[in-house]
Amino acid sequence: MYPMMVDISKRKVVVVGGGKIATRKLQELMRCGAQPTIIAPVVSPEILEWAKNGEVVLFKRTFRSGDLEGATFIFSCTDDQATNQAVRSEIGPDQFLNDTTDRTNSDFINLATLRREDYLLAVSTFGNDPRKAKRLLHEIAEKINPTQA
Ligand SMILES: C[C@@]1(CC(=O)O)c2cc3[nH]c(cc4nc(cc5[nH]c(cc(n2)[C@H]1CCC(=O)O)[C@@](C)(CC(=O)O)[C@@H]5CCC(=O)O)C(CC(=O)O)=C4CCC(=O)O)c(CCC(=O)O)c3CC(=O)O
Ligand SMILES: NC(=O)C1=CN([C@@H]2O[C@H](COP(=O)(O)OP(=O)(O)OC[C@H]3O[C@@H](n4cnc5c(N)ncnc54)[C@H](O)[C@@H]3O)[C@@H](O)[C@H]2O)C=CC1
Repeated sequence: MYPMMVDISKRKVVVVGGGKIATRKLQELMRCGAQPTIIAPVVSPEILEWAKNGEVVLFKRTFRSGDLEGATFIFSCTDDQATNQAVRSEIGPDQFLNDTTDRTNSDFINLATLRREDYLLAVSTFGNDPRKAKRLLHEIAEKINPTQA
């Protein structure tokens, strides 16, 4: 896996699913300048609010073939394995999938991150242990700045 910082602001980002994990991914995506499209029949109150404010585009229905057209980055965050597989099968050669339920199904995975004004800390366990990644991150932050961590 190759780590990088990516400008997602000019790319189409599609998030399939609208629950807890989708909401967490969306928070970070929006902070990084994305205007994501969300496809899910049931969504969190946060997503509803963002849709009302025009910060995201919401299709309140199940995933359909064709939904990934024009997207560069796709986050599959449903609790339904069949849907996550259907999303995988629609991914074209120029598209990148993060299947949040199965890293072996993913083209990229996220790192545990902590943002400061002038730097960003990030830790990966190569997908093996997300909780350990979060723990290591906070241990590092504590060493750098014990009052802020
Ligand atoms: C591969 C990866 C793909 C990706 O999501 O990109 C992935 C995958 C999976 N996570 C699972 C579980 C949990 N993940 C978290 C938390 C985080 N997970 C994150 C990243 C990643 N998670 C990527 C690899 C990162 C690395 O390399 O270390 C963080 C760091 C960043 C982020 O999510 O963006 C974020 C920190 C949040 C923060 O900072 O607050 C928690 C805790 C919590 O939710 O608080 C739990 C519950 C643990 C429990 O309950 O034991 C499961 C099992 C699902 C199941 O079977 O139920 C899978 C599936 C699998 O392992 O295949
Ligand atoms: N990557 C990560 O960090 C983590 C991943 N997970 C996994 O992520 C998955 C989602 O978890 P939560 O967000 O907590 O679930 P949730 O139950 O809160 O949300 C599930 C969402 O999927 C949507 N959905 C179901 N079928 C759909 C379809 N056909 N088309 C479009 N949307 C559909 C639902 O409407 C709902 O919005 C679970 O499989 C869980 O095991 C869990 C913890 C951490």
